[in-house]
Amino acid sequence: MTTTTIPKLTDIYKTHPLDIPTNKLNLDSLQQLPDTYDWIQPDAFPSFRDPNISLSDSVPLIDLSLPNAPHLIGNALKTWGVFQVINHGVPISLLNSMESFTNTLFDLPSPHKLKAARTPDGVTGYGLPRISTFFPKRMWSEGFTIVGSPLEHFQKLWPNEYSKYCDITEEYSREMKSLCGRVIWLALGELGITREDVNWAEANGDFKTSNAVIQLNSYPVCPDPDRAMGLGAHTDTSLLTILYQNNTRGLQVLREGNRWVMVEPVTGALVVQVGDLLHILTNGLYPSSAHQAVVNQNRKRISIAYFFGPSESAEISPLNKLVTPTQPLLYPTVTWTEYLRKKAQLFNNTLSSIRLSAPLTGALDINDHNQVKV
Ligand SMILES: C=C1C[C@]23C[C@@]1(O)CC[C@H]2[C@@]12CCC[C@@](C)(C(=O)O1)[C@H]2[C@@H]3C(=O)O
Ligand SMILES: O=C(O)CCC(=O)C(=O)O
Ligand SMILES: [Fe+2]
Repeated sequence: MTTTTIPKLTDIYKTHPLDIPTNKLNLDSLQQLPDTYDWIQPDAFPSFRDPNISLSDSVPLIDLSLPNAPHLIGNALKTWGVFQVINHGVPISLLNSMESFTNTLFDLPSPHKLKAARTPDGVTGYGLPRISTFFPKRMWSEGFTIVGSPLEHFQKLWPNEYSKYCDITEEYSREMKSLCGRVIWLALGELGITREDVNWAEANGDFKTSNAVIQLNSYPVCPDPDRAMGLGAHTDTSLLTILYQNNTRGLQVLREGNRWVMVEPVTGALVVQVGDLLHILTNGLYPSSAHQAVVNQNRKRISIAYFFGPSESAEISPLNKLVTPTQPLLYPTVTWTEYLRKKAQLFNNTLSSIRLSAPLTGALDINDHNQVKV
């Protein structure tokens, strides 16, 4: 009998190490923008320096406690792939604790943060954004990635106080997981999908064996924000991403492939974004939205992304009910780890590289606009 080993989420980059060293990552001390940070926007995306950044459009803001919230979610995901949510049930005090702990982490002196540096072939720990290798210039940000328990890294950062930070992270993960489950079922329900249609979501649809990654992002004050980029344009690989941003603007989403729309911070709101796996699962009906994060001269910005995905063994393919004569099968079956590995090579071209046929309906496949010209 042959046994196939399913790769773990934490092993995905063993074959694709990140070859940019983290040890020079100290943006706080820079008074002038070094040439290595003078951002070149990929041809496939509109300029981020454009003063005409769309002011007329705004990302939908949905009150989850309203009876028509499911309908609003369905519409927002079809047309934008992203929305902001309020009355989501996650305690505001927990969001505040998570924000303050994230600030505490990034405020540590650089050599101290490097004690928990991510290894070149690893996923967790402190370092540059993984996508750095796909851009010719560096991004004005630093990050910390958590998969499962952060205990080992937190013990290195805070030998005496690690347990309180582990507790906050654990509670945050629990709340985010439950919100993701709630939003996914509402979103799928709007497409006529029931729990029985999604066999890998477990018998009662509670995603017991799901996986998640928490990404803490910090964008220090930048001496020349019109020339620098915090996090380059990308889509997330998750099913769903829930993002908390502090009260500082920076997140922009790509609208109709031709303009950036700022996601204005709203106190207590969370940003919900479709990831590539939900795009595949819904056969392109809910598009994963390209986004980027810009920086500013006066305020330090932080964001906390919770990437929600299936278990390592779950096979994700377009749901049968969403494959019709007018919307033929667009994608093959993938697992999250297979897809992440592909993305580590092909980045923004991953989704189009696996696509089986062109979409026939008017459904917006935003990744057509996202393709990086190579
Ligand atoms: C599971 C993951 C999603 C992510 C890559 C990663 O392996 C761990 C970090 C995630 C992150 C955070 C910053 C932006 C992003 C594109 C990146 O470079 O690392 C995402 C990745 C993703 O969604 O593909
Ligand atoms: O900082 C932000 O607003 C965006 C972060 C993000 O896109 C990510 O972590 O994937
Ligand atoms: Fe993202």
